[in-house]
Amino acid sequence: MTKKIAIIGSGNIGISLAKGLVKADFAQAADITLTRRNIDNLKSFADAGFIVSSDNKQAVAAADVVILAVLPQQLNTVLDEIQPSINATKHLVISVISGVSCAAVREKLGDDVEVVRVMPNTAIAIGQSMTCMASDNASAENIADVTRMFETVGSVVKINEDLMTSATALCACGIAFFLRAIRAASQGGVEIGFHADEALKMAVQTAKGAADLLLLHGTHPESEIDKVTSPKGCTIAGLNEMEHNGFSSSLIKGIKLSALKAGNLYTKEG
Ligand SMILES: NC(=O)C1=CN([C@@H]2O[C@H](COP(=O)(O)OP(=O)(O)OC[C@H]3O[C@@H](n4cnc5c(N)ncnc54)[C@H](O)[C@@H]3O)[C@@H](O)[C@H]2O)C=CC1
Ligand SMILES: O=C(O)[C@@H]1CCC=N1
Repeated sequence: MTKKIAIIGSGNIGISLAKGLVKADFAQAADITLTRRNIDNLKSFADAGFIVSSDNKQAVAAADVVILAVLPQQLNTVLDEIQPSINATKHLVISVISGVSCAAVREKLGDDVEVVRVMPNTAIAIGQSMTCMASDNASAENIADVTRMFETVGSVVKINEDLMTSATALCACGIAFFLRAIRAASQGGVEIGFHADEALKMAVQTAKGAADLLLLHGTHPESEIDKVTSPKGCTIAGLNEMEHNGFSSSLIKGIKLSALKAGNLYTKEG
């Protein structure tokens, strides 16, 4: 039997996940209930065959897998609301919420509820997520199921739960960091003679090529950089100028600050 999925809080990441699961043929739209407070914003998804609802309790009651995808500051209200509808023997709870431990979710939903914490990124909508995953009480079978679910929409790495906020910074926030780098490159391209649209296309494909070189060759970035930097050449001149202006340093500092912030997004008190 196909498992029924309820995505509680269908905003950016909830929607991206729903789209990715259907695109990857992991689930049919009709097996996924999307909830949010104002369902007018989900009309196109209702038209595409998803069940849309503003009733979290009903969505949970009808589901086998409950995916929590509200903001950390919205979580306590949602957990209090759905707790009476949660059945530990039936439901598997998956939380994508930053900075909230499996234990904190169980504190509200019940000690015997299996909780898996996952941290995908928005590339999940196109099957290209880097998803990190941790649990302190899920069965091997449920861990395998969740791994399979997220492997249909990208790569999955299992990590210790105490590294989850670091994974949030590197992978979930990381999408924005790399996108900003691409935008900056395209702006440089405009300054040196290209129209904005062609500069963006060139920057995007160049970034994709760089990522694919590492993925396909399995090499270290510096070894690929060595192949580009001709002695006394223009690449090393540009690269060193960027480093003098703090390129690597600013990325590292940004990732560290995001990780710190990711750990402080939630309080039990709400
Ligand atoms: N956006 C991203 O790239 C990623 C976000 N996350 C985590 O996912 C969670 C959601 O983030 P976003 O999607 O960016 O936020 P968002 O604000 O786009 O989505 C949250 C959704 O929850 C809905 N909502 C709020 N209260 C609700 C309630 N009581 N019942 C039902 N729906 C309710 C809101 O209407 C909204 O659509 C956060 O906890 C975030 O830390 C995790 C990985 C990546
Ligand atoms: O910015 C945020 O808080 C969320 C968590 C990871 C990505 N977006």
